[in-house]
Amino acid sequence: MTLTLPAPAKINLFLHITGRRPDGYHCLQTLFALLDQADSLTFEPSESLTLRCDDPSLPCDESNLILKAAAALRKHTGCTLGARITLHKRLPMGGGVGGGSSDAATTLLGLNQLWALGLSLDTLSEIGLTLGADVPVFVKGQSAWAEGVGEKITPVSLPDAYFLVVHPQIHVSTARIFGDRELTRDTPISKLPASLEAVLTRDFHNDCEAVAKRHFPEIGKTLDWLRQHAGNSRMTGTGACCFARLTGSQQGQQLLQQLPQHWTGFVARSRNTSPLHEALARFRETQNSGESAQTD
Ligand SMILES: C[C@@](CO)(OP(=O)(O)O)[C@H](O)COP(=O)(O)OP(=O)(O)OC[C@H]1O[C@@H](n2ccc(N)nc2=O)[C@H](O)[C@@H]1O
Ligand SMILES: Nc1ncnc2c1ncn2[C@@H]1O[C@H](COP(=O)(O)OP(=O)(O)O)[C@@H](O)[C@H]1O
Repeated sequence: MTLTLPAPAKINLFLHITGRRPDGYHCLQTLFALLDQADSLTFEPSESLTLRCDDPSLPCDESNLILKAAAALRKHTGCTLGARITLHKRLPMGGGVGGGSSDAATTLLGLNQLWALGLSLDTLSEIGLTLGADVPVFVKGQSAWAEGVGEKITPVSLPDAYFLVVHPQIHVSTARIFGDRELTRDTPISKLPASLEAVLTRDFHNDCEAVAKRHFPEIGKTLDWLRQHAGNSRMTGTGACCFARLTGSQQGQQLLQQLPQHWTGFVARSRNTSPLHEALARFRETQNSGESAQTD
């Protein structure tokens, strides 16, 4: 059995920091939009647990979130099965689009299927939270309003929208931004915004933007470029990627042509349900119809 599953990107449509917990972690309010742009992971049965990746800059050792997720799953269940995992890396790393966290979530769901563990999404989400604050939203698989450190998740239904996501080729460490003394940590608690249009107004913002721009002036240039060319712009997560809402995919393709050469970008559509969950449902349907064909 070979299982190929996507690990989609997210953008934080806004990100407010409302406080700090005694353990140093920050309390957030954020709106996660899942996107149709994704890494791809393949899982095959094997005696040992191995990872290969087509991007040589990403270590495939125990520091990789995919192997961390597999190890956490083995520890939780006592399972000793192996898997040959192959990662096709497409999402920018350290870019605020959650690629590493999404890879971890896809590994939890993929191995839960491959190893027939039968764990619920709630349990996989709890295991995921030990790997990173962003993992639960990818495990749950819905665009969502999130609070706490990102683990209090309420699914939302966002209107169909296209975004241009630009990566100014900078790698931002989440810990570095959260560790900055000048970070605003007292944004008042907000209610869930009424519409996507409201989210992109000044009432909602990304508290990490000012600090990220100071550490990396290129992020400020990216935000300015998007504002000039698309009329709106915001940073996702702790950066470095910035995005703009588009009128449609065609506008995005035109803007990609004009993008300064040292930046990369992609056009993506927001998805209320994760492409991971859709792919897994299709896989299970195929398995079930194969089994019923065998018993007929
Ligand atoms: C800020 C967000 C918003 O989506 O995005 P990214 O830019 O990283 O994608 C996330 O909550 C990030 O989640 P994640 O990337 O999983 O972070 P983690 O690995 O859990 O934490 C990395 C480090 O950031 C700090 N951290 C993280 C999350 C949080 N709510 N408060 C924190 O103070 C901690 O210092 C932690 O050691
Ligand atoms: N499978 C993985 N994919 C991407 N990054 C990973 C992975 N495993 C570990 N990492 C580490 O996690 C860091 C942050 O990853 P990523 O999720 O891409 O960024 P962000 O949290 O900014 O969205 C990377 O720079 C890398 O050092």
